[in-house]
Amino acid sequence: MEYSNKDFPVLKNTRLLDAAYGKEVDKVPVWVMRQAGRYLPEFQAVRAKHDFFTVCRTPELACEVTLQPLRRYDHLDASIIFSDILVIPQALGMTVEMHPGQGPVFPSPLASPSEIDELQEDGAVSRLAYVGKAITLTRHKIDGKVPLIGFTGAPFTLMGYMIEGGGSKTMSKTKEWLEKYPKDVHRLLALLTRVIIDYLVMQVESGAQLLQVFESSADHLTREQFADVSAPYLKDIREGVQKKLQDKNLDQVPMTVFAKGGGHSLDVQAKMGYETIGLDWTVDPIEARKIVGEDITLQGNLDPQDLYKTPEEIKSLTRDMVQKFGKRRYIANLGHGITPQTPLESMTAFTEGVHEAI
Ligand SMILES: Cc1c2[nH]c(c1CCC(=O)O)Cc1[nH]c(c(CCC(=O)O)c1C)Cc1[nH]c(c(CCC(=O)O)c1C)Cc1[nH]c(c(C)c1CCC(=O)O)C2
Repeated sequence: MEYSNKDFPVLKNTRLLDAAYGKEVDKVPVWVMRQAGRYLPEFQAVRAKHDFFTVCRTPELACEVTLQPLRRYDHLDASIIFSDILVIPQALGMTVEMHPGQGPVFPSPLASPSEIDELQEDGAVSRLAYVGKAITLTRHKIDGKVPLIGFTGAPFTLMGYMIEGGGSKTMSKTKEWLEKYPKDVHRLLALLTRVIIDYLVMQVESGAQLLQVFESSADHLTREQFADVSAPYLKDIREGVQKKLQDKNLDQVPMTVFAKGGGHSLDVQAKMGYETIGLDWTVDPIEARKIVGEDITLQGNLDPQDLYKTPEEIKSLTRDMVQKFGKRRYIANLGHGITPQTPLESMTAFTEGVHEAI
């Protein structure tokens, strides 16, 4: 299949995009969430010199860390631009810091619904221009070796961080908002959706070849809550991006939704218009395929903890996984991000294991 290479080096490895569109592939494509991350010594070296968000905001540094896993691992079939989902709250005027060992911290989270009015929606996407610059630079530097994935956090996940002020085991404040202020919750989710759509379109204009939407906090939601505060906005994002790309005469790109813990709503996810649905490791590949049907690509879903096993065990688990998903409409990945202590050779075993399977 031909993909748009306008203004960029020609894409040589089309496995990821082929799989996303349901075309035949010679080998199952593989990439890993957080593949540019702390398990890599070369990433740690960059982080020792630069603050996390400085890396995100400096196109040369973001490009460098995006390319690091590709240099080390020959079997990777995709790259994902180095950034974070929390750059959106920053662009809306909130302060977000990355505290080593603790994760993201908002010194002043949203304390009440009236503070929604203080968010600076106007100009938010232009304040994210640095992400576009990083994407364009990286797309050139990759030189068509593999496609470049762009991404965003989904509205509910971003709202959760903005209310909790960081990661939360319970999401107690967010859940209080859902009960006490349903109208304001939907107002905020709609605001985030508008920004996300324009942000993703900007990423495509800049050179992103596939887009992934991370609904990482879906594990806090019941099926009913998912249908209320997540699914409608995820669907609006898919439709909004498609429409705006069309209006701007830009080529369409495939999109992936990854709702961690959203395995209870795969039937709902299958109706949202995404080419690919990402699965965490709690979902059985065969059951998932039955629910979503034949016309959607599945992505996932090895437990990141399995990468602490021996290379032989990793290869065997990977082979089992690939056999369950099958070669058609499948992109191999972990069921969530790779963790910081993962041995370097585990990535070799996993990515090689995928290409050797079937
Ligand atoms: C929830 C979320 C965040 N960020 C992201 C999500 C969604 C995916 C998921 O569910 O994991 C997305 C993200 N964050 C990062 C990427 C880069 C691209 C990639 O290689 O996948 C991506 C796609 C870099 C990062 N984002 C972060 C790091 C580590 C921080 C560091 O380098 O000090 C990296 C490489 C920090 C981060 N950023 C965030 C958290 C909760 C943390 C701390 C947790 C942790 O430490 O792993 C918010």
